Amino acid sequence: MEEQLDHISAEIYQKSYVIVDNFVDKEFQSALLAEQMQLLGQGKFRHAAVGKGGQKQVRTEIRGDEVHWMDADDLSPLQAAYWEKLEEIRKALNQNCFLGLRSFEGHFARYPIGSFYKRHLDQFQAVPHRVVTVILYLNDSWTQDEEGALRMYIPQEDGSELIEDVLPVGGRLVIFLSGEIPHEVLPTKKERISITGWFRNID
Ligand SMILES: O=C(O)CCC(=O)C(=O)O
Ligand SMILES: [Fe+2]
Repeated sequence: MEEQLDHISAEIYQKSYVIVDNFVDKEFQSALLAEQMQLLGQGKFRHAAVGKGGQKQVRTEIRGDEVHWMDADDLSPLQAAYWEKLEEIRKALNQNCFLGLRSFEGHFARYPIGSFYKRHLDQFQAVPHRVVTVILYLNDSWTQDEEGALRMYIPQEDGSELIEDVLPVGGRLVIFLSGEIPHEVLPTKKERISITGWFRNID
C-alpha cells in the first residue's frame, strides 16, 4: 500500500493522472457491484444532471448515465471500506502534492447501453471545489469491442493534447486532476458500472 501510494502521488505530481489496475481485489469489486445492482433494483438511481443549482438539467445528449449519491452519514460497510482506502490516497496526495484535499463526495454510476458523457471538465466555475477525480470500475469483465472507454485529453507543453483511452476494466482505479484533464465517456456497448468521486478542498 505504501508503495502504491507513493506511485500514485508521483504520477499525479508528474502527469496529473494515474491508472491503477487491481486497486481492489475481485471479491471486493464483486461485492460493490452486487450492492450497486441491489440499489438499482430498489429504484435508487436517477438520471444524472449537468450544470449546478438552478441550472441543473437532465440532458441525455450530453450525459446519459444514472447515478446514486453515497451519503457520508449513512455508508454501508462496503462503502465505508472503500472510503477508507480513498482516505489513504487523500492523505498521501496532501503530503506529497500539497493539494489541500479535505473531503470526498461520490456516487455510483450506471451507463446503459448506447449512453455516453461528452467531453467536459469536472472542475469549472460553478463547481470550483473538486480538485481530484477518482473513478473505480466495477464490471466483471470488459473487452475492447464493448467500447465505452474513458477518453482523457492530456494537455502537452506545446499546447496540443494527447489522447489516452482507458477501458472500464473492473478493479481499475483512475485518478486525475479535475481542473486539468478534459475527458469524456465514449458510447458504451455494454452496461457500464462504476463509482465516481471527487476530493474537494472544502469540508
Ligand atoms: O466513468 C467515467 O469513466 C468518467 C465519468 C465522468 O467523467 C464523470 O462522472 O464526471
Ligand atoms: Fe467527468
